[in-house]
Amino acid sequence: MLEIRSARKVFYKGQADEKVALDGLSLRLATGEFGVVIGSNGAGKSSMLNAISGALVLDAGQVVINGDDVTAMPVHKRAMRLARVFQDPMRGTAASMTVAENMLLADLRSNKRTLRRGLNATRLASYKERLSLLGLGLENRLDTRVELLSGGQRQSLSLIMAVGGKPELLLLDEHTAALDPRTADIVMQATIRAVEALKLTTLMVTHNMQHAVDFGHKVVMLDAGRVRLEIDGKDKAQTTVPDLIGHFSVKTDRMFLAS
Ligand SMILES: Nc1ncnc2c1ncn2[C@@H]1O[C@H](COP(=O)(O)OP(=O)(O)OP(=O)(O)O)[C@@H](O)[C@H]1O
Repeated sequence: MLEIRSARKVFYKGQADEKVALDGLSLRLATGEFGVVIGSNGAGKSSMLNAISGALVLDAGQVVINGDDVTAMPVHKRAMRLARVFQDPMRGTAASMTVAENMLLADLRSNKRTLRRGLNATRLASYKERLSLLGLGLENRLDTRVELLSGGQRQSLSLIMAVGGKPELLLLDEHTAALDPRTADIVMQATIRAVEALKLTTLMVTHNMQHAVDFGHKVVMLDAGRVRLEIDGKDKAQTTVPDLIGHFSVKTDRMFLAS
């Protein structure tokens, strides 16, 4: 469960270029729920994810994960509880190492430091099983160097590595934005398979309105640092891409210059 309570963050406070990034933002995600966050450039999506991960210190408000107030918890401690996949497929994996070696790295990075290092048969079997969740055949390419994988396979590997430690919360930070449309769809399908199999509580930021319509239990639209709209249940099932686009506020050239 994730709760963001009245989060506020102002950059350059009191200066001419003051920017209110989060303006009393509140959001709740139940355990196992998949929320999709949309919003225009500058709406506060990255600031919100950074506040959840601890990379951004809030001026006011709280972040609560499974009942624990983590607002004052440093990034490295929070990292034990949550996983984040970024936009860049190159960021989450080591190119010159094999798929299996990358999985091992992720294993050792999470909470299994006391276990014996090395790729033993038990580990390899478990990696095969986890990779098969993606439905991309990566379980048969354990010895392939990651630099030989496609961007989509690599991003999907990042995802499965990130969720290996059974995080309480998965943050997807525009994780399909750098991929071509077909690959982005493949990665989204792989994401859904992994999220459902592992029953992960997930918050995904995207600019892809089709993905916002097709995936997740609810859509949350941010605007000027707060939640402007939440659509879930039957309403979400009936929402179309034009509906979502219609909720974006029209920015004039003057507003663009000021933002
Ligand atoms: N480190 C920073 N220093 C100064 N201003 C910042 C900083 N980070 C964000 N902002 C400002 O806070 C506001 C929210 O930015 P944020 O990056 O959270 O929006 P976003 O919704 O993620 O946008 P995008 O879709 O373009 O990534 C913007 O006005 C931005 O310029």
